[in-house]
Amino acid sequence: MKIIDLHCSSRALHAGQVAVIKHGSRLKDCDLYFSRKPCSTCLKMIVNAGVNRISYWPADPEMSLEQEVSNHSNGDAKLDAKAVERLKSNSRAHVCVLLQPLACNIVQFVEETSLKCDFIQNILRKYPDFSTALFYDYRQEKIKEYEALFLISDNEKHKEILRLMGLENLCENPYFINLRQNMKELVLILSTVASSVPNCYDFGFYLSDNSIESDIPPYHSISQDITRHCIIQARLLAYRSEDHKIGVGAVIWAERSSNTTDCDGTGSMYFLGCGYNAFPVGSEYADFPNMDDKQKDREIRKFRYIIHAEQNALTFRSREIKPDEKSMIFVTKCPCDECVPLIKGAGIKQVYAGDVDIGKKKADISYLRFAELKGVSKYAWQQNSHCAH
Ligand SMILES: O=c1ccn([C@H]2C[C@H](O)[C@@H](COP(=O)(O)OP(=O)(O)OP(=O)(O)O)O2)c(=O)[nH]1
Repeated sequence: MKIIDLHCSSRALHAGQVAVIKHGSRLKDCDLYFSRKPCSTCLKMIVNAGVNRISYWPADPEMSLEQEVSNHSNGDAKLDAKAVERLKSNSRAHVCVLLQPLACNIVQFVEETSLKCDFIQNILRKYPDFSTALFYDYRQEKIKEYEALFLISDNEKHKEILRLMGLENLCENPYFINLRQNMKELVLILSTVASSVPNCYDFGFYLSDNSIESDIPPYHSISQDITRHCIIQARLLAYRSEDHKIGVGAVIWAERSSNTTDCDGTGSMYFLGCGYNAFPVGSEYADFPNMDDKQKDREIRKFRYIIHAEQNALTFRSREIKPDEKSMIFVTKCPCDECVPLIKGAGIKQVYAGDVDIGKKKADISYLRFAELKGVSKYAWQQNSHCAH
């Protein structure tokens, strides 16, 4: 599977329409993921383009339907819900699917690994009193924020909306309970991952000591909010890793030169590619060793086989890296000595990364070159020096 793009709605267009404008009939056989059930305007074009599957979060149209249910109105949202069902039922079976259940124990795994990730570890190094309790407090705020955005609080209202959407089979138990449980767990996962790059103690992505922003064309750093957003994307991707010990995610974005406008809601930023650490494409379970450097025999260690997150992101990128544009890679871990020359050679202008491993030399992998890397601006997760005390 290759992720070819990420879009969001703009003032004038829905995300589905942006996808059609950008990719046209190349959408044929693609899988599309939506943060809401697409409306009929989008769905008719997407189905017509021949997509393989549309997966969606069953909420946003329900939120607009929620208002209509409360007002007992018979408005456009209801009409649209019916049209969507009709488009769906006249298309190939399973073209539209609800979010799928999560893997067993994933919530606990995400919680544990989020606490261990570079970003939380860096805060802990600086503030040993930043305890697990503070992480959970922060997460609680995120849960509230995301629940308000993504969930319908009242069970009965949710059922009524599902019926209006033609999904009455989901109103009966155990389906209804399962659906709500899945939605809640996904919100929990999203909140947990977002809390692993928290907006607190003035921590953010700031230029590393020897990196000079102005030694490279007029490229400035992007806002802390957008950086955090992209790093969260990379952290989510890391959960697809095939390395049992550590998942690493990398996402590459670029910024169009200032005078060009675009229809995508991502504004001047556009997606170039993404990846995570995994064995070569097509490998089967146990084709390659998965041992780390604690194993004595170097021959049976994973390091010579695993393709790093940055390497996959560069290999499977969907667009060229333009030398005159600001291209940025967001990585959940410090780029290692194998990846540093690749990032520079590919013409990436900025790196946003964790740096817990910086300067380390491990048995089979080392992290010495990142500190020496010149001509690329490096932004590491640290406390804003103006606020440090
Ligand atoms: O720039 C990088 C560096 C590493 N990795 C991946 C490759 C491999 O799957 C894992 C290696 O991580 P690490 O160096 O932390 O080794 P470990 O054996 O997993 O952990 P440790 O030696 O810290 O116990 O991270 C990347 O994707 N990109």
